[in-house]
Amino acid sequence: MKVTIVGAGNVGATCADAIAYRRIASEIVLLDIREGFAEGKALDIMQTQTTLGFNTKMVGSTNDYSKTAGSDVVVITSGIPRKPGMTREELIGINAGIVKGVAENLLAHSPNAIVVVVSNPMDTMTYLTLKATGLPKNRIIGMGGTLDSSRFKTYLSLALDKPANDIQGMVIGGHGDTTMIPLTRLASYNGVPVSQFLSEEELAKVSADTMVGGATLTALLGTSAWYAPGASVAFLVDAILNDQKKMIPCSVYLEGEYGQNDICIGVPCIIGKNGVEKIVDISLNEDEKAKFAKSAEAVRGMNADLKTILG
Ligand SMILES: NC(=O)C1=CN([C@@H]2O[C@H](COP(=O)(O)OP(=O)(O)OC[C@H]3O[C@@H](n4cnc5c(N)ncnc54)[C@H](O)[C@@H]3O)[C@@H](O)[C@H]2O)C=CC1
Ligand SMILES: O=C([O-])CC(=O)C(=O)O
Repeated sequence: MKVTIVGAGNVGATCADAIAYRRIASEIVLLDIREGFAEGKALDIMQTQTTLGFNTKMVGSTNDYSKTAGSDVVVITSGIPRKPGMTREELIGINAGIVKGVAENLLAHSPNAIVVVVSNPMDTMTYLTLKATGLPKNRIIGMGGTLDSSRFKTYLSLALDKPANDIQGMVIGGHGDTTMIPLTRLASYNGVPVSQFLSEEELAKVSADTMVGGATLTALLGTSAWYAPGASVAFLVDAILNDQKKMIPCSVYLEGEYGQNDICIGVPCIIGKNGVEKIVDISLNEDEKAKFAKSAEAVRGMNADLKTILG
């Protein structure tokens, strides 16, 4: 199975490394516009093969899309990341043009690929990719909920002082500092609701920390995160290529689900070899419904800006 990752920067190279090391794909192409950069990253990862014990074929490419031909999954990480004090939404002006061009080039060479969109603002970039390529909605997946949920579970594990892998939980809604919705009501510690162990105040803090999880890392690092984002992309690509039918919150095109239409936003999905195999329409309580509607309104506002930016 062949995976192409466009953007060999922090997130692109980290997810290439994770996909290679975990033997999720047999071939990985890294593509970037920076001369020689993707080739360098591919060569560096290739040189971990004998010490880490994998045989994935690694290819680097400076903007030559012919090398990406026949990919089963393509991942778009190209574009600028935010700096401390910025929101993801502020990246739209530069990233929209980059993502549109990249998506069109990718599909010209891999017409059957499933597309994973990572570049921010991710929900709007996912919507743009869907509209620009005209691909069926099951083949366009925005990655944000995997990462936000892993941060949610991490903060819950810290609050509970229990192993993160004993925690279940999901974040839905937009992938933004104010739009994501950690579902604290449904989170559990080995099946026991976390509300049995944590106070309302503690849960509110976990929720708030999760929502600004990306901003916290950006302030600490000077640019946005890459280890957890890269691992989250690898997790999603694994679910697709190995037809795992995992339930993963992803930004996908809604046609009536959760009361929304003509928008890409995070909801629980069954992910397998066809991409989005099913959208799971779980029943939300009134508070969660109101938060989801507000989140969708914000994402829809960003989508409207695309017309001005791209003409
Ligand atoms: N959805 C999510 O959960 C996450 C999204 N992100 C987003 O992912 C994007 C990438 O972040 P980083 O890897 O940290 O940035 P980075 O700056 O390290 O890497 C971006 C790469 O894209 C390349 N690039 C720019 N235009 C291109 C084009 N037209 N074709 C090919 N390559 C191109 C650049 O040369 C650069 O190497 C950002 O927009 C960031 O906000 C980052 C983390 C998580
Ligand atoms: O925070 C950012 O800008 C990058 C991102 O989406 C994340 O790490 O969640």
